[in-house]
Amino acid sequence: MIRIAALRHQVLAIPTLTLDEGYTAVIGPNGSGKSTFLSLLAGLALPAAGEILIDDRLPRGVEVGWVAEFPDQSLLFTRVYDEVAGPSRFAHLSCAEVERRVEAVAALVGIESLLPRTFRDLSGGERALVALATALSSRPELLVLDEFDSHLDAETAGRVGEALAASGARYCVRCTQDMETAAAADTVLYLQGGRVRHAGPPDQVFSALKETCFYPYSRRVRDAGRL
Ligand SMILES: Nc1ncnc2c1ncn2[C@@H]1O[C@H](COP(=O)(O)OP(=O)(O)OP(=O)(O)O)[C@@H](O)[C@H]1O
Repeated sequence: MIRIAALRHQVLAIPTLTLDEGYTAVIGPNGSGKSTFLSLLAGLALPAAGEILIDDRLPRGVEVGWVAEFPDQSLLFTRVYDEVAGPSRFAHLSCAEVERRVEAVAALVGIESLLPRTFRDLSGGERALVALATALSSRPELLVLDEFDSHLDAETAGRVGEALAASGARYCVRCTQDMETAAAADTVLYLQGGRVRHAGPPDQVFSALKETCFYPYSRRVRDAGRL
């Protein structure tokens, strides 16, 4: 379980919050604190006050996989294979194990054909998939995805959903502007002005957002069919 207590950082103020294992979608208006929240969870930033514990450990004591909104900005290598192999090589795994991990995550995410390519020649969606494979290669307990899906077509997004489910990560916390993706989560967190306004199962949270642009289109269609 992820436990958050008396958390304050920049715009964020979360007195208390717990998140169960599984997929949590973080949604909310621009500037509501979603990326700030994710960077604290991933241990990229330390909170000004308060605490985040992931199974009783600080974020920096947990194996975290992080995918940023713009993967180019955290790119380390030119060749896709080297980028995906990076975390395993930094962990001083054997060459054979590095190769096994690269092949396994490439197959999981469906990027085998991209491995010999140069990262800067890839499309936006392909870059996002490479970044996801790189994050998964360290076999993270917690996977944190910050709007990485904005370039993905519906079919690829569906494949990513399957890869995430099969990844073995106990927690996946994902910020998205795609409410259909959010509706597939176990838990939805709606932030506004740095505060958690709603948290719970998708049905509960979205029923509170019916009059907003955050209400999923599929639910609007479903509701209209019931009239
Ligand atoms: N280093 C910083 N110092 C002070 N304020 C910051 C800092 N970084 C971000 N902010 C502010 O905190 C607020 C929340 O930013 P954040 O990026 O977390 O929002 P977001 O919900 O992810 O937004 P978006 O949907 O636009 O990506 C914004 O008003 C932003 O300007």
